[in-house]
Amino acid sequence: MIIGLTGGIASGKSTVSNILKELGACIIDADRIAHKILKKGQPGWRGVVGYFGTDIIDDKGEIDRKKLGKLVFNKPEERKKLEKITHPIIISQIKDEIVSLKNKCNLIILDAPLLFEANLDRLVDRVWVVYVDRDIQLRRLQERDGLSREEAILRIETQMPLKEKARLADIVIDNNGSIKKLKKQVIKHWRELKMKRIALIAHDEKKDDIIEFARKHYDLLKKCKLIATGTTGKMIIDKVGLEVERMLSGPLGGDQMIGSRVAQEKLDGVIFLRDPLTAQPHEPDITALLRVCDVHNVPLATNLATADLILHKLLEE
Ligand SMILES: O=C(CO)COP(=O)(O)O
Repeated sequence: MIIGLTGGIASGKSTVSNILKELGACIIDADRIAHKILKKGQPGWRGVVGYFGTDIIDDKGEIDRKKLGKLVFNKPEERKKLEKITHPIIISQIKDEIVSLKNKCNLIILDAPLLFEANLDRLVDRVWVVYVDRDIQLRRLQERDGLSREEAILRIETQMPLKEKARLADIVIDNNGSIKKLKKQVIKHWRELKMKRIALIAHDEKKDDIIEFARKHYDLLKKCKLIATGTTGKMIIDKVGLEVERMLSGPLGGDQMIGSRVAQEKLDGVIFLRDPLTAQPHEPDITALLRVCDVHNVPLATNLATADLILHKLLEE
């Protein structure tokens, strides 16, 4: 899974990225790549010097970022031109890093200030936005970069509004409080991300079996994020005491709701104790759920023996 991590200027994205690094996350830093491609001899260097001219290079042949900054600051057309040259190169290098990291990391964080602006959100499965209220952002930016209020406002206003980014996020990390509060949220989201997400479903004739299964594997299931169709979920909560997110009951669309999670690749496994001897009114929904698991290569158990195997294998990883 790839998480896109973004925020606004001085919203605390780098702090979150560092916390994630300490937690052992594999991180791709888009800023580092953006700097690297502008080094002398790199493809970005050639494109940028080709367009903006040799006046922007210093005596060592490197691009003087301050000079380049002045040429594009407050000049939307020139900024667009710069982005048109650099973004495709940055995106292609990010894709290369994703490919090489995918072998060793289950979870990859793409740390990118311009995740939305550069359409990098297309490369990720989820988006985390580090959010602060505007007055706090302003104060922190002024303090951090020694800017006047007006200068800080100008910088903030060149970016996509942070509120808009938060609206598009799957997870919003609130950085209006202390660093301790920030760390607590990041650790919580990181732990949740590492939890296996499993759906539990059982037809009426199999309800006793699923309860028995949940009791037997209580300790393992407690480490997972569970979802279930309505009645199955209620029984697991009441009789076993596990935390379960309940969908609608199967005949009312619950199987389809779980199928939608599978299609969005938000589930690691489906345990569906089907009753093969009784006709169900919502047979098309059941078939659709089984099919979508195959489409997305999601482990699916339809009997107790396979359920045991899948659960142990998933938690072994
Ligand atoms: O019908 C089901 C699956 O097809 C299960 O639904 P309930 O858990 O609501 O009984």
